[in-house]
Amino acid sequence: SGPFTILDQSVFHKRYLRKMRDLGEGHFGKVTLCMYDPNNDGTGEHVAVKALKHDGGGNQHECWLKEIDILKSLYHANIVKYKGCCTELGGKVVQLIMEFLPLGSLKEYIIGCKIGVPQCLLFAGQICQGMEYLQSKRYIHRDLAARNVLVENDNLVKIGDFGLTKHIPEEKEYYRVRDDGESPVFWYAVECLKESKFSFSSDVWSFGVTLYEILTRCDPAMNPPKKLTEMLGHTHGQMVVTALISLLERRKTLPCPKDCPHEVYMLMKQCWNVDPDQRPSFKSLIESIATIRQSYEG
Ligand SMILES: COc1ccc(-c2cccc3nc(Nc4ccc(N5CCN(C)CC5)cc4)nn23)cc1
Repeated sequence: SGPFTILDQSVFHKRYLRKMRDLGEGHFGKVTLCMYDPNNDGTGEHVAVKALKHDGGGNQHECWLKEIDILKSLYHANIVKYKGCCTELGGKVVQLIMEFLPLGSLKEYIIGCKIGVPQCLLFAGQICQGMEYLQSKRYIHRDLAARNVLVENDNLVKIGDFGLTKHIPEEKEYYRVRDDGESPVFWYAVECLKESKFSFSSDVWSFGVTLYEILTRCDPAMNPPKKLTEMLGHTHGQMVVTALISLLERRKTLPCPKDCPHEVYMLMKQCWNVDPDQRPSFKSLIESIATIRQSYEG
């Protein structure tokens, strides 16, 4: 590159991308820890690289390119940073390059270390800030859960996966999807289960389940699928969704976690209101959580 070549920081060359280890798999994507090491001396930077798992044809490729465009357009302290792309075969294969968050998913982090209620509420508030920003751009996440939140450090979390994120056009209130493979039904609002109707309010429902995960410290014995399946009794297969709908409509929800302040459980219950319009906004959740946290810190 000559003296006048504008160095485009968002172009990553495959030859300098060194695979270190797998970080996890999403719906159609696989994320790997790589070192981007153009000097080839091990002094490069760690990056998280997401690629399409298997291009199963269909509209997967354009969905993948759409996911990349969405993350590229987001700039917020509580959303994982887009760094660039690595293209191969003339753009046929595109890999998404993101900042690497060393402490991994909130789910793993919380199981590992017993954090107190104030830190739980700090993380919950940050997730709401990221979601409020996402909604300001008219995106619905559709897969908000502790597994998709990443930890930068003891005081900072970011939303880290946008595999199911969709844009809601101005004139529309919700997004209707054909049911795709493994849907996270135990994080889904009742209208998502009944009519596949996703909206800003259904993301609030999923936040309520994520808040429950945080306050249970992601204890496997208390996790939403396990707890809700227990409440369903001995229902199996497709009947699960039908039974889950009637459970949620009878306002049978996840129980209050141990040492969870009553007012925090009340917030979860509001997020799980059967009527989407009765659920709080992320804006009001940010204020409520901050108030509770301040009362906790005295
Ligand atoms: C659904 O799976 C993922 C996996 C990684 C990511 C992702 C995206 C964008 C940035 C980013 N940084 C990290 N960091 C990270 C660090 C450690 C681990 N480990 C997972 C396996 N554990 C045994 C050790 C920690 C996972 C992810 N993950 N990550 C998103 C979704």
